[in-house]
Amino acid sequence: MSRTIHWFRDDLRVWDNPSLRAARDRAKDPGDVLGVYILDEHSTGIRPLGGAAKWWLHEALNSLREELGDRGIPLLIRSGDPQTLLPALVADTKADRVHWSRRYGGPERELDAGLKQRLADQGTAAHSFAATLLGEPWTIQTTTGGPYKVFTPFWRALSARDIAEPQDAPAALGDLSSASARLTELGVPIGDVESLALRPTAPNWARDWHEIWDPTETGAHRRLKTFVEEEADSYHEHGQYPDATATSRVSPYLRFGQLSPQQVWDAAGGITHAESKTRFRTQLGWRDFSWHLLYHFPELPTVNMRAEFDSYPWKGQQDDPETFRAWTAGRTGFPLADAGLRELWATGNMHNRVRMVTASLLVKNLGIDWRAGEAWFWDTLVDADAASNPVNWQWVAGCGADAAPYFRIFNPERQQKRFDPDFRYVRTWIPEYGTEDYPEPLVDLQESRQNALADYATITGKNT
Ligand SMILES: Cc1cc2nc3c(=O)[nH]c(=O)nc-3n(C[C@H](O)[C@H](O)[C@H](O)COP(=O)(O)OP(=O)(O)OC[C@H]3O[C@@H](n4cnc5c(N)ncnc54)[C@H](O)[C@@H]3O)c2cc1C
Repeated sequence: MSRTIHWFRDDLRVWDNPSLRAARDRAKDPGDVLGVYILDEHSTGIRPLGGAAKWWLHEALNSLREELGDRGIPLLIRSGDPQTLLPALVADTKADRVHWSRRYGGPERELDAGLKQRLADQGTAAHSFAATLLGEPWTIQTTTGGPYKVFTPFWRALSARDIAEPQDAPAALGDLSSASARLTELGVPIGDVESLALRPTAPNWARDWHEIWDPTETGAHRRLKTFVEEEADSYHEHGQYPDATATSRVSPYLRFGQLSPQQVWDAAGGITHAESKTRFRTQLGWRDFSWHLLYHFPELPTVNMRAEFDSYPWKGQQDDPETFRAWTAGRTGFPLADAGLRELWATGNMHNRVRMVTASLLVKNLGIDWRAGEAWFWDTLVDADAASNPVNWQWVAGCGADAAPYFRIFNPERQQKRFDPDFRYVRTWIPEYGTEDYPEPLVDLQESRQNALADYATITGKNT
């Protein structure tokens, strides 16, 4: 008898999941493959999910359970410490193998390595697979053998490779009831998603999100197909406009692994407009680059990548709580940024252009530490991702991986004129815009810009 447990983490899919496929390939009877998801909120260094991501996870797990069920594979749900829960589950189910898709954050890698050892000590083999990036971080190196710190050469190296073709979902392994019956015989409870208490309750700000999102694996495929067939050709032209539906909105599916980057890359092959295809695939490259950076600089979610920024005089959110609150509520008096922050609260999403503008406003004009904004995004974005979020915040703050030789400060008014010239996006999210109910700007843009440049000069000795 062989029985494999596939431990799902950030790979909540049945299609193009090499680890799950490998588990299925060695199975003969119903119950020979078991899926398990463990909600881990307490392991040292592993960041508990934010509220919006939890909402997504609830839906994604229910969808995964159905997809697996159709293939005769039960999904067990647990909450707690994987280091004790997984070995116990192996013993209870008499499994002889554990599979998982590799993770790349520092604490996650440490936990997985420890667990592999622990399982080996009890006589169970653990096998890990590549499933969440186009290229694993240690396989992409500069000519001198180190990590890349600049995107363009990183992307040149990665995109020159052959990208693996996506795999099909595993064939069904009998019916689910037979597999479930075997678990009952063993006295192993299945557990339910509801018990994880992932959905917001007080208040339930995600009440209407089903109208905006379909967080299922089928929904992921549908979104990608619609984008490629109906929207992507204008990506090169309209992708920067927050009011246009010209970007893919696949980021939360990638975040939770309901799509693999290989599937997205492969589908992008169907984009007929050459420049749109290249630009879209390049954006996908930024996701891999973020993980490459996190792998090589595991402290970057909290530590400035450029050490000279340690003495930049940012305020903490507690030093100026009213300003920070006004920013989170979309009441700064800068309409493009305010519209974005309100969209974020209402939908769990914000367009990339507006993410850059809101982040720049917070760290450069309002003078608040990037880590406060990063934490707010972490809690409110459905695609909040342990690498992309801090990497992008550091990029905007100026302390991260940015090839630009100057201190970039977005002007929110100019950005609005350029990317929302008819105020369509602004009016969608700020009904009171243009009335006296809309607040005056919190700061003078020119003065705050000069202050930021002066602060920058004190830490670097440069004037721009
Ligand atoms: C301050 C800030 C915080 C961000 N936080 C996150 C985050 O937590 N999670 C996240 O997935 N993205 C984050 N991004 C990147 C980007 O805004 C989103 O990936 C993008 O808006 C998602 O929309 P889309 O799927 O329509 O993108 P598309 O334009 O269709 O791009 C396709 C895919 O490429 C990837 N991608 C695109 N731009 C970036 C980028 N700059 N960095 C990394 N990957 C990228 C995403 O996976 C995206 O789904 C952040 C950007 C900024 C400026």
